[in-house]
This record gives sequence, structure tokens and C-alpha cells, in this order.
Amino acid sequence: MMALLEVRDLTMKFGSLVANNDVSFDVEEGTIVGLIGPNGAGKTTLFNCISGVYKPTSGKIFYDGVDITKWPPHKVARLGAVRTFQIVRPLNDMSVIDNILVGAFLRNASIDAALDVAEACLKMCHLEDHRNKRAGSLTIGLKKRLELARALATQPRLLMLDEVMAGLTGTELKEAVDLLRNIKTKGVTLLVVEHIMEALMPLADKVVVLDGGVKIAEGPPSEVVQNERVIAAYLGEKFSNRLREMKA
Ligand SMILES: Nc1ncnc2c1ncn2[C@@H]1O[C@H](COP(=O)(O)OP(=O)(O)OP(=O)(O)O)[C@@H](O)[C@H]1O
Repeated sequence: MMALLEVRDLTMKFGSLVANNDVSFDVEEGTIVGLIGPNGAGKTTLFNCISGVYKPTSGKIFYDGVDITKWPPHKVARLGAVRTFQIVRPLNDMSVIDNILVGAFLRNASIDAALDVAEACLKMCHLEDHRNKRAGSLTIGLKKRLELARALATQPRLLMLDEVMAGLTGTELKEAVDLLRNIKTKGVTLLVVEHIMEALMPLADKVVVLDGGVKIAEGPPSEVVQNERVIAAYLGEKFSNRLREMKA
């Protein structure tokens, strides 16, 4: 069976710097795939290539069998592959619900239909209490949730999240993990860039590890955390022992 997203031999160069070097992997429909790696590994660049923000130097990206390489972001989003940004940028002067509405208008021409979708996403992301607040007045944790709600409102088939769990408190983190699980049960496929391996462990069906632009490992989280190269490049011995103890 064809995967929903297929990345093939993707290379992205900035002058002489190779941010993504011949990266290939698949994202199967209905799964959660985590993308991890140290700072500068090339995770955000890969997201930017897939979502059309950057045009890759070489390689191909297929979405639902369609070659979307070098397509502009709005065309990729219309096909159903939507991303959030690491630096959240809500429309600060607009209310929370209006920000979500902006997303909902991608697939709903009438205000009533768009409002129905927006209200559902507001609820799903537990933002009801903040519905009429100015987006600019929200805390960073709430802004991240708003960003997620706005992306969801576009009714994506593939949702790509860039560090939506960064900076969250313990309780917020648990809520975020539950929320992503919930999104998955709605049939949305997720590609998630995340630094917090503990958050990804119970969530991801598969993890792809980048280091210096190169894919160094790919597999179920339980396997990847024991991979020697991943431990050396990213996780460190301490971390991997801690996880093993957690499971024991
Ligand atoms: N627009 C750009 N122009 C030049 N170099 C860039 C550009 N974007 C990214 N890079 C470089 O590409 C490399 C990969 O960066 P990228 O942001 O993709 O890594 P990352 O894995 O997302 O890191 P982080 O975890 O810090 O977000 C880095 O060396 C970065 O400096």
C-alpha cells in the first residue's frame, strides 16, 4: 500500500550547508510519526520542504501519490497537508475564535459552516474559556493550543506539528499527549517534530531520527531509544537508562 506521505532522497542545501542530506521515509495513513534529532539536525528544514516553504535542492515528495515537490504552501494545504510553526504567530488583534475561523474558511465558504468547524476545534483543544480573548493576550502554552486548533480547523488529512509541546508544564504536556491521541482517532495522520522524547514515546507509531541532516535511524520508539547511534548523537546514556527503568 502507498503511504500518505513519501519523502524520497530529499536534499536541501543553503549554499554549502547541507541541511537535509538524502533523506527518505514514509508516513503511513492513520499513524503518528515523530521526527527527532539534536538542534540543527534539519527537522524544521524538512518540514519547510514538505509544506512548500522551501524548494528542495533535489529529491521528491509525494502526498497521496501526487508529486508535490516544489508546490507552494497554499496548494499543499489545500490538498490536506497542513503544518504549524515552531514560532507561533496568531493574529494577535483578533479573538481566539476568529483565529480558528481563519483556518476553517479553507474548506468552508459559508460563515455558518466555518463557525461550526471552528467551535468544534475550539472545544477539542479545550479553549472554550478563552473563546473571546485577544489572541495576543494568551500565554505561550495557550498560543500553541490555538495554533493547533487553527491548523485542525483546516480539516487536514496530514497534520505536521513543529514542537507544539515545547515549554509546556507537566500537566499541560499530559493534556497535549491526550489531545494528539484524540486527533489521531479522528483519522488525522500526524508528523510531529518534538524534542521531548518522553512525550513522543507513548504517542508515536514510528520515530525518524535526523542528525546533521542525515537520517540515522527509523523505527518504533522502543527500538530507536536503544539504538547506539541515536544514543550517541542525541539521547545520551543517562536518558536511555532512565527510559529503561521507567519501563521496568
Ligand atoms: N533559511 C536558512 N538559511 C540558511 N541556513 C539555514 C536556513 N534554515 C536552516 N538553516 C540551517 O540548516 C541547519 C538545519 O536547521 P533546522 O532549523 O532545520 O534544524 P532543526 O533540527 O529544526 O533544529 P532545532 O531543533 O534547533 O529547531 C542548521 O544548520 C541551520 O542553521
